[in-house]
Amino acid sequence: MTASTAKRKLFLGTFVHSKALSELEYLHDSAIAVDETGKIVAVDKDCGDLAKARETLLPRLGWNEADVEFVQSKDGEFFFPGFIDTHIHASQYPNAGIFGSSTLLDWLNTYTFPLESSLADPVKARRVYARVIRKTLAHGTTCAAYYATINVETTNLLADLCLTAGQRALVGRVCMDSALSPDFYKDASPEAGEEATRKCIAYIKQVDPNMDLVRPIITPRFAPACSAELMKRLGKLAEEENLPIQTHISENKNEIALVKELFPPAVLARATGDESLAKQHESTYAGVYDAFGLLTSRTILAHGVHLTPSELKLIADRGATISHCPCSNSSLASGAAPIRRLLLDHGIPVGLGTDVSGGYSASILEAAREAVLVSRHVCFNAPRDGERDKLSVEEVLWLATRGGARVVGLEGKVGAFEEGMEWDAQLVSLGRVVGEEGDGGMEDEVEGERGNVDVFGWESWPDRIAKRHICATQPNPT
Ligand SMILES: Nc1nc2[nH]cnc2c(=O)[nH]1
Ligand SMILES: [Zn+2]
Repeated sequence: MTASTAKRKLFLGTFVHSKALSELEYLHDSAIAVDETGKIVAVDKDCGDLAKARETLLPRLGWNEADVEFVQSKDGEFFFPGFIDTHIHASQYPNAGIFGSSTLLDWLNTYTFPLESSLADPVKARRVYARVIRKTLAHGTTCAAYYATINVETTNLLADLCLTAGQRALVGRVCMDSALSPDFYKDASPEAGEEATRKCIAYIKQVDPNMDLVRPIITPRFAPACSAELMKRLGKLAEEENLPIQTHISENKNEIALVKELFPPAVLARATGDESLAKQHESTYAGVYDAFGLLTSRTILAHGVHLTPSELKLIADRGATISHCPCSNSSLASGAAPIRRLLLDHGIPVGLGTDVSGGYSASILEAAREAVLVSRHVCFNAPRDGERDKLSVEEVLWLATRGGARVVGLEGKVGAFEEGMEWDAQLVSLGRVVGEEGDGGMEDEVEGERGNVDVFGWESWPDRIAKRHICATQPNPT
């Protein structure tokens, strides 16, 4: 949808969004006006009679009724900010749910690298990427931080498909060149990895010059897959281009041991030319990224399950963020990340990620549910201050929207309904099954236009929201 053809819009009915970490705001009989550029220009709360809202709001805005499109939520429906998936491998979508009894390092070799390598085929890549975009939109994800593969052509195709579908996206060409990467799937050298990444950056800048919808993201896969030289080059490139960075950190205990072994202080000192920094970082996982300029306020670190206190301090000092991927952490038996501690004790920004296909579902709502459950396990395993580690429903919905917006660098732009923000929303329909997975029904309902995902079945969402909503709009539900 371009600004020149877009109409002004008045959304009417029920809106739900996060006001603060632990507080959802329910706006009934309300109106939100969106201008032709997609910006929210007025939020009229509890205006009572919606006909009256139309009559008073339009003159106040100086809008002519004939130029305005009206969209009203029906009984059992409400508008909710679009979900933000802060970590998803678009290229791994065909493997969702396939992990057997493996854990991270053997899972990568057995299932993941062969699949990603096969997406050098543009026909297959188009099929996979089109499906993952359609599915995530159907799940209400209006913004995603995607990993593609090492292939330049099909990474650019993913960016094209996001643009066409109207899904906001950060698109990363995966970089990996170390001896631990298989010969059939790796960058030939650090120079080649950097060069290929530059090609993807240039392409995305060409197709979306203002990076309004799609932007490149520097993507060193994770430290064990990258040489020191490649990470150093990518850190410099991210700084030079002022681009976001995504990688994995501290997901699995064997992986952490491997990082210690691969990057002892002497190696870090040689690579950075800074002996005291290398010593100071003691070869911690976060320290390795920091040494190569990859730990910044624009960095998204997936997982962070087993971070040490000194790493948490370093991450907080750098303003880097964490993508919490609870489905993946359970599926690959990685562990349970203490999210409330990261947020409240360390002030680290956190969002939710599906981590398809480490995670079996492309739904952020499912990730939100799993985040609630995993936080209970954090409590069982290390009880402290009673229930302090338990995430609430309100909190996980905040992580899915406002928290995610901060992680992907879009704070104040998307994630809530406030004047000045962009209208980036889903219309949730409770108790009405529009289509079942696999029959194409639900996917078919959601065609492309960002900020106006039509129907998304939240019928099985915990009763609290459903009941409150239905009680307020249907005083005598039958
Ligand atoms: N979950 C997950 N962890 C990783 N660490 C490095 N690569 C990956 C990946 O593809 N998925
Ligand atoms: Zn991942």
